[in-house]
Parts: sequence; structure tokens; C-alpha cells
Amino acid sequence: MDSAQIKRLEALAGIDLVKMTGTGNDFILVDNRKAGVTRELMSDLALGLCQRRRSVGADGMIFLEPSNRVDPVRGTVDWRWHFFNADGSAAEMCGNGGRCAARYAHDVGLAGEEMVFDTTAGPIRAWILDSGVKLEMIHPFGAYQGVELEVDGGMVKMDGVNTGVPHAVIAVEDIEAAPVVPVGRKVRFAPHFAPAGTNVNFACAKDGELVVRTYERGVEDETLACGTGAVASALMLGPAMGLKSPVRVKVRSGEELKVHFDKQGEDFGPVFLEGAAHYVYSGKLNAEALAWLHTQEDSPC
Ligand SMILES: N[C@@H](CCC[C@H](N)C(=O)O)C(=O)O
Repeated sequence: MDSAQIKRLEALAGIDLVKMTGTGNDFILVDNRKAGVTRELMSDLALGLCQRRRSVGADGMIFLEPSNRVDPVRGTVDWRWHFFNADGSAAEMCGNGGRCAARYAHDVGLAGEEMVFDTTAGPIRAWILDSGVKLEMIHPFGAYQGVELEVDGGMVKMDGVNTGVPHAVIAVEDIEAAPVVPVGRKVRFAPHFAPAGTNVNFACAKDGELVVRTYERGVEDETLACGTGAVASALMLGPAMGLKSPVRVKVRSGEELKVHFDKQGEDFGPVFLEGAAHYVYSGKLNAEALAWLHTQEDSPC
């Protein structure tokens, strides 16, 4: 990133930021009606602010804007988002970010307690509940079973499905010992999934729930939770492991998500994701939060 772009980003100093967490997956949110961040700055702003220890730190950044679209199936769309992973890449959908953004949209008056918002993956219906937020997900697609890939000389078998973003799901016996980062990263970048890549989940059934750990694309690490990953794992492994809808999914933070579906043959029926969405803090952007970008400037040589 050149110094002119960093200056344009620093000129956003003073805009309001909110930090939220959805079961340990954390996000910076911006009400873009007030902030007015232009589309061409969003990815770099996300990259700048999501850096942990040197900036705000988050798994992703979300810009919320009003919408005037009417969806033929889900009706009036209240607002739309631009979602970015911590590495600045745009993602089509995010389950934990979706719950956080829905609560924030409600609180800043972009929507009522029931709403529809637009993502790149399609419109999502959301409900604000006393216990958290519930999302009606997009219709999952592209399900596959039994794909085997060679990783470090051994074969790794996986199922997968797109629940808004692509997910591979690997069943394991011992979730604590699951090689989430070393194997997850190799599967995520495997030529089989190129060019989009995939998120990679490791899951096992324990005490009547599904325990899931996720290597996230765009964060390029294990995160404490992944909503679309919880949904993919519940859909692909839940029934085979004897877990009925709603499947309770325990994520790496130790918190729980609920996945509702109605599997009839190949069809999953309407799919819902339910869980917590909490505020962490609200503040104003300080230009110094982007200071670390200066050390990343393109070198002339
Ligand atoms: N954490 C999210 C998924 C965010 C997008 C993902 N990293 C991707 O690029 O596919 C969730 O809760 O679903």
C-alpha cells in the first residue's frame, strides 16, 4: 500500500467504530451512513484495523449501509453490508458477523427486531431474540462427500458444502489433537479448491453436541468460532453422528451455537443459525491505529 493510500485512510480519523463478538469471532463494525467510508478504502481499512496487537484487532470488519432493494423472496431489504476478512479480502457471508451486524443494525435504527439484510451470498433474514440473534441462512449448495486429498503423505477425507462461503468438514476422533492449523491450512490452499479456497472445519460428536474447530480463510488461522462453519459441520456430519436438529455446536471459545434444519434426502430445508452477539466497546478511529501500515509500505527497490 502506498503512502497516499495510507493518508486517505488516516483522513478517516474520528469515525465511530464498534467492536462486537459472536461466540468469540470478533468484528469491527461501522455504520457507514455517518462514516461515509468509500468502497475503495474499505478493504485496506479492514486490513489496517484488524491487525492484532498493533491496532484494534479483529477477525473481520463490517460496513453497514441502508438498502432500497426489494427481494422477490425475502421482501424489503433493510440494509446491506460490505464484509472483509482480517487480511482485507471480501467474503460473501459470515454467520457470526451476521448476528453481530443484525444486532447493531437494530440498535442504530437501520432495522426493527425482524429484518432482512443483503450479503454477497444473498439476502439473510434475522431476528433479535432475548437470548441472541437468529439468522435464516442462504440455501446451502454444492454439497460433496468423501473427497480425499493427500496432505503430508497421508490421505485426508472430507465432506463439504457452501453455506454462504465454502466449507470443508473433516470428522475427527480427538478434537483436542486435531491438526487445525497445519492440515487446515494445506486443505484451504489445496489446488482442488482453487482459486476460491475453502474454510476447513474439524468436528466430532461429544455429549450430545458437535464440537467444531475451524481454520478460517482470510484470517489464515484458527478462530474461536465460525458460524457458517458450524452450519456446514452440523449439516454434513450431524445426522450421520446421530444428532438431531437443532444441533448444538460447541465452538473453540467454549460457547454454543444452534443450527436448525430439516434434512429430507439431499435437501436441508430452511437453515437457521442461532447464538450470541455481544458488544465489546465503542470508540472513535484514531489515525495512529493505522500506523503499522507505514512499515508495510511498498518498497521502491
Ligand atoms: N467467521 C465467519 C466466516 C467469515 C468468512 C470466511 N473467513 C471466508 O472468507 O470464507 C462466520 O462466522 O461464518
